[in-house]
Amino acid sequence: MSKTSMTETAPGLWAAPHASGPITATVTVPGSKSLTNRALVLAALASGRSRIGHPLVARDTALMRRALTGLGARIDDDEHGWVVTPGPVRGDADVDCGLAGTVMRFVPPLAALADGEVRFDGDAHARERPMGTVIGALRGLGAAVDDGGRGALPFAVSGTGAVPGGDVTIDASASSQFVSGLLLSGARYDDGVTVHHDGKPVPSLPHIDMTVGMLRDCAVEVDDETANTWRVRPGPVAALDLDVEPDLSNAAPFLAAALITGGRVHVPRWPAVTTQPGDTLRDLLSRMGADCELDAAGLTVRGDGRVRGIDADLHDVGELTPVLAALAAVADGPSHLRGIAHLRGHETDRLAALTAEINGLGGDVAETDDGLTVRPAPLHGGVFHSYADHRMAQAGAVLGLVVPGVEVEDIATTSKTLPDFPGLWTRIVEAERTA
Ligand SMILES: O=C(O)C1=C[C@@H](OP(=O)(O)O)[C@@H](O)[C@H](O)C1
Ligand SMILES: C=C(OP(=O)(O)O)C(=O)O
Repeated sequence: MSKTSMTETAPGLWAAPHASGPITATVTVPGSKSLTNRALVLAALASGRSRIGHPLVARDTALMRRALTGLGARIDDDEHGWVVTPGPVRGDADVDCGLAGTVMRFVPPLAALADGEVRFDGDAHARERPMGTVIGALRGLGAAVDDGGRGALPFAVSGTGAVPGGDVTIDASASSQFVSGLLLSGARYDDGVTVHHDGKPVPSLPHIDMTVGMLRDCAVEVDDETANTWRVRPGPVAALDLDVEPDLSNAAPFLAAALITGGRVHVPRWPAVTTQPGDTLRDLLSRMGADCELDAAGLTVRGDGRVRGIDADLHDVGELTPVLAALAAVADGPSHLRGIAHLRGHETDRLAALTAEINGLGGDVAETDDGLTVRPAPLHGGVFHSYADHRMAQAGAVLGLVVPGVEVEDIATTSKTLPDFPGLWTRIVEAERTA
């Protein structure tokens, strides 16, 4: 029996496949979560019918789809993806945010346009994610929000069919999604929206650039000339016709597999120009010892089995941290991952979770004020907990390639942004065995 289909593993534990040699694979990475969910929101607000090709079909986008359908949009499947027919934003709806930051931060500003109450809730972990800034901002822009004083899920937004909009000052240091959410719906507010950030630097700024770029593609006028200020003029949102790029951040574990096993992984359709922060992987993995080659067919990453330690500011690309920390744990020198204090408010407190889980396998990770110091140490097998976090589960899978006996708890949590990650992962490791 192959290791990947072991039955002796305890319930809820997944025996991470161990690579006995270099992994060589071509991996078709599904569509970007961030692009898909922005496209859905814009399409629901647009003045005509939109087409979204190659969308991500995973939990976060299913939740977005259901939320927008409940609020009045119609979303049909076609041969290549989805066709979205917008409708007036409808109230008296319930939105399940699951654990999706994009749903909990992007949909409330849209729901403020509804003609009635929209109630939001989500997973247990979702209730711990920062939301007070969104709630405060919506109130500042003229919408009524009842959060029972919690500043977190669950809460209800009560719309009257219109939002005055205007200027609002927020502290977006905990999440760029606070800004993106307001900008995405702002053109439909009476006075548009001007968001000023006042606080420590905003993380994941490339994700705000992605929002601005997509708004402009929908003919919305956005002024982002002044640092920490974004102005969206009121006006119609033009329909989109978009082919979603592969999710470059979700390519991380597969590319890491090439580096860590001294193999070669090719990801087709890697865009030559993109707003996705995951493109930074080419630089980051190169600095960790990979050879990265981008051509018209896609990205090919090769490793020689040796992983170098890295000193990197990941403030702009925090979502890459779990997989990079896993690589750092088996590197040939120490790593410093900085600028990522905001990861404490992601799906889980990722700094604490990575420290606990890598150290649980014998690693030497220490939390700093704004990141992690990872020193290489001999690792042994054991249970790697996921904390309902898809990228924690991916990090455990990466370590399992080179550390025998790693069992990832709740591998199914990867379905948040990647359908059938275990199947895809097992196939690339099995292919290595039969090669
Ligand atoms: O807007 C987006 O699509 C995202 C923004 C980032 O959030 P934070 O700014 O909260 O890090 C990123 O980590 C998340 O995975 C997706
Ligand atoms: C932070 C993440 O997700 P979310 O969109 O739920 O914030 C992530 O995917 O790493």
